[in-house]
Amino acid sequence: MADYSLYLVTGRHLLSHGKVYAQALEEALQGGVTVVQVREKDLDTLEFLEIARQSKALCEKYKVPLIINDRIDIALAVQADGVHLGQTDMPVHVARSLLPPGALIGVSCNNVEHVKQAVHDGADYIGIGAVWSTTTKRLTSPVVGVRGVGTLLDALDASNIRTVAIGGISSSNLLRTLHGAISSSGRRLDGVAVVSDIFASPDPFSAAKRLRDIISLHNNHVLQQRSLTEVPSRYTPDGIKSGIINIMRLIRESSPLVHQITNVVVTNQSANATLALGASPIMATAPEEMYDLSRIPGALLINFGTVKDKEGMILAGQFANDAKKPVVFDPVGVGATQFRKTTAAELLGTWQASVIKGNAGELAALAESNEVQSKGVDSVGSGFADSASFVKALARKERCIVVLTGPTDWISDGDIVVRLDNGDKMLASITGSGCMVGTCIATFCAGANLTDTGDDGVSNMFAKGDMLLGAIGGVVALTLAAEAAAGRKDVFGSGTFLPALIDELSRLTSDTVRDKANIQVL
Ligand SMILES: Nc1ncnc2c1ncn2[C@@H]1O[C@H](COP(=O)(O)OP(=O)(O)OP(=O)(O)O)[C@@H](O)[C@H]1O
Ligand SMILES: Cc1ncsc1CCO
Repeated sequence: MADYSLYLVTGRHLLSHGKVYAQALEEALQGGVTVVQVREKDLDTLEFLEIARQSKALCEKYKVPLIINDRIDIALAVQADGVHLGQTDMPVHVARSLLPPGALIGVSCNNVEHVKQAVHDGADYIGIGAVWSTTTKRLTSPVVGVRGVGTLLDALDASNIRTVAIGGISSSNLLRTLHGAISSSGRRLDGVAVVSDIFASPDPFSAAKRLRDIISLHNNHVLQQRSLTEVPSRYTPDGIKSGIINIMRLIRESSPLVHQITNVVVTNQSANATLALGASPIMATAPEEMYDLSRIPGALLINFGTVKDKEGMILAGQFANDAKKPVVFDPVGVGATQFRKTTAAELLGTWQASVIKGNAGELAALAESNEVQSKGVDSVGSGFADSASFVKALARKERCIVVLTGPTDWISDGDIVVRLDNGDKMLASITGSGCMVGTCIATFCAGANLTDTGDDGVSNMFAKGDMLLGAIGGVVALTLAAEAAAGRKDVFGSGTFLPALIDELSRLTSDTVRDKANIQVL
């Protein structure tokens, strides 16, 4: 069985200045490439044949299968191990009839129909793409995106066809690709096909080795997760309370930076809520400043209530992932307009969120469910029939912690579900209470990020620390502060409730968390 984990696509036109084809290929093989496909679109047959011969000799030396793109005659001439076919190339059954038994046949797939057809035709593997936008090949089909690859993997059913993702994959997005490209049943990619990141590099050995190391890191993480069968003891209600109290202390001691790209309605109250918890807010939106901000410890909140700063949101999330800083995503009103839906898909396709928070209408829209409707930024009706199952499924799909807000709040990491029953109906009478929950979650995730524990959390490859605890802490803090504010004699309505809420966030004590937090672990 071929090892598809690091599949190199070559092409002479890609070579870095001064590099010779055979030398570049050998360096890539030494760096750990496991399959080689030769793709030459503009070469005469004689030149192609020569390149294929050189590739065959090297692949044999390193015991790696050689695949030829499109040209069955060349594959036969050099006794390659197989061919790779595009949608407009030779059909699989014709290629199969021409090639020797056991030849590997791969097909490029861009949509569910392509995938089903390739399975039906008996292809050995499929190349799903383009997963990222790429300059190597002029794209004639839409970019699939990391989450889109997961949807195509769903279409494979029980077939044992192998899969690689292709298109714009490099060491900077590989981890995100491997982590995010997963079907709803947990099926993952067998490998990734890489083109310019290796073959256009002046140092193909190091480029391939860097990719191999990321693949190993990801595989180890998957293995570790599989071996975890029991819910860690810190996820009992008392364990969670102790964890929250510890994070509260860390926030007050270290005052981490909470970078927020948020909407114009709530900017001021969110910055004040951050200060009240003891952290340091910065509301910054310009793409030019995202790198610098990502270097400072803390967390990032991306709330697209008044979607305007998309470029900044994209860069901020990518830099935060690189720095292993938590990314909290609040897709405000995502069900309200098509623009919000496509923007959410683009953002989630680019970076990995640590926590996604929304009300029932927002999360239904994100999950493409019709069970709950929304009107603008508000959820309509009484929510999901089974909120616990909903959050758990969405957390698995999005590979992160999901927080569903409402009179009861539901939080899941895809394994356990936590139900929180604190808060006050006054919260529904002010604007942006959901946005403040997002801010509190980001602040607690910044605190959790300081602890660097929680190695078994689903998002820890992209954010250090226990993001489940961070998400729970943020909701508990805001809802307990709301209870205290609503009970005050100087609060007469929503106008006086908001400043009282900020006061009570700053006055929150460990005793209140211990005595009043209403936490159930399901
Ligand atoms: N009736 C209620 N009783 C108790 N708590 C509530 C109630 N309604 C909302 N909350 C709390 O208010 C917080 C915000 O949740 P909500 O679902 O109202 O957000 P939202 O709809 O996104 O708000 P907004 O759009 O104003 O930002 C949650 O933590 C939730 O616990
Ligand atoms: C009212 C409103 N509109 C866009 S964002 C926002 C804040 C509450 O979500």
